[in-house]
This record gives sequence, structure tokens and C-alpha cells, in this order.
Amino acid sequence: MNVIFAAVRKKKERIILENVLVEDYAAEGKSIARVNGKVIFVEKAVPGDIANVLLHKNKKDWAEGEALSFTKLSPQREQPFCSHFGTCGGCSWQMLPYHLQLQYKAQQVYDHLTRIAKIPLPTFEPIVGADTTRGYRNKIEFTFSNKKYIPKSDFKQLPAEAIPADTLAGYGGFHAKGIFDKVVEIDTCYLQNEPSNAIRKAIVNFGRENGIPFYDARQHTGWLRNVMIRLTRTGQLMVNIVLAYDEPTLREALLQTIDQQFPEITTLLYTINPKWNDSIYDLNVNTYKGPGYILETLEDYQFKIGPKSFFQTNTAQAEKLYQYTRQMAELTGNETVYDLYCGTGSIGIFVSKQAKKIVGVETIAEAIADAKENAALNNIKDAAFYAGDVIKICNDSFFAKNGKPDVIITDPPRAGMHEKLIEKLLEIAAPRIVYVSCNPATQARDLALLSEKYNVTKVQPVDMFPHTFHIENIVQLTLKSI
Ligand SMILES: C[S@@+](CC[C@H](N)C(=O)[O-])C[C@H]1O[C@@H](n2cnc3c(N)ncnc32)[C@H](O)[C@@H]1O
Repeated sequence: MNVIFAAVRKKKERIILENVLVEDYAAEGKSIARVNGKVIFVEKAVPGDIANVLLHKNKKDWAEGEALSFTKLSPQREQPFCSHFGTCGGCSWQMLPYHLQLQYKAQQVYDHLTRIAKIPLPTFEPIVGADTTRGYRNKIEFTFSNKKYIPKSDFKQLPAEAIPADTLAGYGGFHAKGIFDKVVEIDTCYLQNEPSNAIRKAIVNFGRENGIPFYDARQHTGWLRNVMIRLTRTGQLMVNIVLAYDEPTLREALLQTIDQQFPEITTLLYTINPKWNDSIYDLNVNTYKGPGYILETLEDYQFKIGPKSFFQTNTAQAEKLYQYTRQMAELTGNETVYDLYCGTGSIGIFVSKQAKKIVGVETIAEAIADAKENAALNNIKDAAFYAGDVIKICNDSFFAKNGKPDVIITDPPRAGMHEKLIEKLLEIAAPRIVYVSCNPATQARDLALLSEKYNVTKVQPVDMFPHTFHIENIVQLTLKSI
């Protein structure tokens, strides 16, 4: 195709590159284009689009921006199935068919591992996709607000009287991207199965019918704040309604209404959050009905999940992720397995039947309490979980006390492993390391350091989040023979 290379137009300091051909996918949801030899990373575009790109950053050798409009849409695109696509900001890859999402995710893993790690690599296993690409989340959080987000383009088309007056009006949905005090009002969100949308709408209706003030995040006024809904594959349903202050009569009426309308709720909770921020981790969660937790299953393991517990949000894919992780650990039943950055201990628990002993380390004390409880729930005798920073905990006496590791499973946050931990792992020299990562760029950096003593022997990307650009990758490292 003959590309019309960009006339650079300056408009009130805004640089817009016109008719830019988007050539390929880069990483982190950004595609790549070249204009007069300069690399441009473009958001909200896919390979094959010809877009007008507003630049946010303009460096000497590269620039970054977003597609404002399109001269031609890529033949790779398909019609997003959600009516909120583009405004909500949640499922930013819905314009790509799922097989192409998977292809670009696998490509991202390959690019990062080859370009950053620069070490010998085996043939990568084909990416493991999801069987279900809608309704896959077991946890969702909706926000209530007295202000509705209306995209600027819609604003222009609306007569003034159609723009809602905000006093006492209430909406339920998701925060608009980058806007903390307005919500995108959602009709149907496809991320979690019903009755998720129905519960949110019932709370909004209760608020509207009773003239209840919805929360105003700018003024810190209003009553209805958030709702968290957790739905397990076994059908257990937990709902936690978050209110800004306590109004016992009104609260009772709301909880009774929701309980009556949704008898399938197994645990109904409420939390009073008088703080400016939305975090409930330092707040008391009150039980209106049910045991206060739900049980989720992975294979025949059970996990008790409370309102504050961390649990992988895509249960079906978490099961596959853990199965591949266990497969790469190559356990025979005689191994001491360390589960570093263990969260609530779910990987360690999942591999426990094939191991002799499990040792988990995690910085969040509450997660370690959950890990211990879940180990007991699954009758795992030889498991030890420690709360603290991996760098501080994983010293010589710790390994001496808990036993020399045969396999180390590590699942760090996006920043990857701390260099000091990598040094320690090199010193300990376990025969096998299985490295689970949600960020192949930092994983590649860490693999380069580990290559001093390890060969990368397997690479397995897994998709945990359909319709987003996020990707999980599992790498098996085998100690080099001297
Ligand atoms: C990607 S999550 C791992 C989740 C867990 N493996 C699972 O599958 O549920 C990373 C975990 O590392 C923990 N973490 C972050 N920094 C840490 C550190 N310095 N020491 C120990 N744990 C840390 C986080 O709290 C988080 O639970």
C-alpha cells in the first residue's frame, strides 16, 4: 500500500500525524508505525489501520500517541460486542477477533524474551487460550456515583436538556478511564455472568426510587459507593455493598431488598467506608447473611475466599496456568517446593499432592493467613507459609530450616524479581525453577540474569484475560550441568 506519510500539523500545541499506517503490534496494547523513519507507538489502533494519531510524547527517535480517527480501518478488526466499548476502557482489545488477540500476545512474549533476554531459548509452546472469553471473571467491582461520564463526542450531539442534572441522580458502572469522579453507566458488562448486572441495577434502582444520594468522589458526600460481586464456578455468590456512612434503617432496607430479589446470594455483606479512598482492606466487613466467605474449586482443591482475599480472577484459566506450572515443575512426590510471592498459597496448594513439602513466602500477612487456612482445608500436612519480604526471608538460615529446594516456583508482581533474590537463587542453585510472570519484559530481564546458571527449557504463554492485552507466561529453567 502506498502510505501517505504524515503531514505533521500543529494545532494548539497538539501534534497530529495524519494517515499513519499502523504496521504491527508492539506491546502493552500499543501498535507500531513508522513515520519518516521515526518509530511511533500508537494506542487504540491495530495493525492495518490508517489512523490520524495525536502525539502525547515526541522524542528524538520515537514518539507515542493515540489514534483519534481513522482514514481506513484494518481488515483485522471486528465489531466489538459490547455497546460500552471505547468509553468504558475495560476490554480494550474487543475490536480484534480472539485468535488474533492470542497471536499478538504470543508474539509479545516471543519479542520480549528474544530481544531483552538475548539467551538461547527453546521452541515456545503454543499459547493456551480461554475456552470461554465472556463472563470469565469471578470478581467484579462496580462504582456508584452521582455523576455520569459522557464522552465529549456524545456531548456535542446532545441538546442541553438531555444532559442529566446531577443532584440526587445516581449511576452504576465503572470509573471512566482517568476520571475519578464520574462513572460510565453500564447496561450489560460481559465480564461476569449474571446476576452480576442485575444486582448492580437493583442497587441503582433502590437508590433512585428512594431518593438516596449516590457518592460524590469530589465532594466526599453521598451514601452509595461500590459493590463487589464474587461468583464461583460452584455457583456460590458473595456480594459486598460499600456505603459511605451508616444509616441503619436504610441499610437494612437495601440489604433486605437485595436479599429478597437475589435468593441465590450465599453471602451478603456490607462495609462502611468513610474514607476518601475506595480500599476496604483496613475496614470491617459486616455479614448480613451467610458464612462470610465463598468456596472456589481448582481441580479437587478447595479455596476459601473472603471479601478481602486475593484469588486469581479467571478461575478456568487459573486452573490451566497452575496445571502447566505443575507440569513444568516435574514433581515425583519427593520434592521440597518453594512457592515464592505465593499470595494466598494457591500454586503451592495446587501442586502439593505431587510434592513432599511446600514452603510459601508472601509479603501480605492476611494472604498468608488465608494460605494457612486453605492448606488446612485441603488437608495438606507438610506446608509452611511465611509472611514477609522475599529478600529478607529467603536467607541461608531460612533455607537451612525449611530444607534445600528441589523446585522453586516464583510468581512475582509486574516489576519482576528483585536482583538480590536472583543472586540468592543463583547461590542456592535449585535443580529447577518455574517462573510465572504477568510481565514478559521483566521476566526476560530476570531470565538473562538467571542464565548464568540456568537454561531456559520450556516457555508456555497462557491467556488469563481475553479482550485485554495482558498476558501470563510460564518459563521452566533447568540448572546447567557443570
Ligand atoms: C502475581 S502475585 C502472585 C499470586 C499467587 N502466586 C497466585 O497465583 O495467586 C504476586 C504476589 O507477590 C507479593 N509480593 C510483592 N512483593 C513481594 C515481596 N517483596 N516479597 C514477598 N511477596 C511479595 C504480592 O503481594 C502478590 O501477592
